[in-house]
Amino acid sequence: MTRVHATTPLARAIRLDVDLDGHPVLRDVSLSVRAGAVTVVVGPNGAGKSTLLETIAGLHRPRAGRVELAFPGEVALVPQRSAISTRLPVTVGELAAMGRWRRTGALRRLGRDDRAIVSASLEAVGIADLRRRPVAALSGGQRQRALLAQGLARRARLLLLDEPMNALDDESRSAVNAAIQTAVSGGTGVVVVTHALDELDRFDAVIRLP
Ligand SMILES: Nc1ncnc2c1ncn2[C@@H]1O[C@H](COP(=O)(O)OP(=O)(O)OP(=O)(O)O)[C@@H](O)[C@H]1O
Repeated sequence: MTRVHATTPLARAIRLDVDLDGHPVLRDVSLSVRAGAVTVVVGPNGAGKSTLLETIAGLHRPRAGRVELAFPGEVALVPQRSAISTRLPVTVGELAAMGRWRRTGALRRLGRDDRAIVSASLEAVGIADLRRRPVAALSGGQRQRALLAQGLARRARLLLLDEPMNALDDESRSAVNAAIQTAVSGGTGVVVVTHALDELDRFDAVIRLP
């Protein structure tokens, strides 16, 4: 891994205007996240928080402004659990293992290192005991953590988390905070969307969407 200086922005969103289906969603929004730092995005329902994460991840093309990534391709977007089907026909372990696909290539056979990373990711969010369970048989909070495990398994330099603690119990919330802290300690830059700043043990910057 190339070393990244702690002050290097891993990602910058610069004066973004984003429309979805012709409707203005983001106007003049800027954000930056450094390696080893947490930037939080807050704002009311419909303010465009998910759209901002998706735009940083390259899913929407801004009509104005731009996104600059220090390491394009090193982005893990963890959507809200409502973004995936509750009937997804895979186990928790398989969902997390998908986080390694970019490294394992088309055959998708996990080597020992990949398997260790997947196990560590499941353990980090406290669902290692659920790895053989179908995703369809998870509670909402378990499903949210399974998605986070997949994102952690990617070991990307930039982690984009959409309401990762939504409706989690205290213990799960602590596990997610600890997982974020571990990633940050390793130099990952994290952008977190939340409705409640007090859910987060630490953050370095806050972006408020109107
Ligand atoms: N495909 C789409 N076409 C048109 N409008 C959309 C589309 N997707 C989202 N929107 C609208 O864009 C706005 C922003 O949505 P977004 O999901 O980014 O908000 P959010 O801040 O994440 O909301 P929440 O807190 O409810 O998760 C909303 O008004 C939504 O209705």
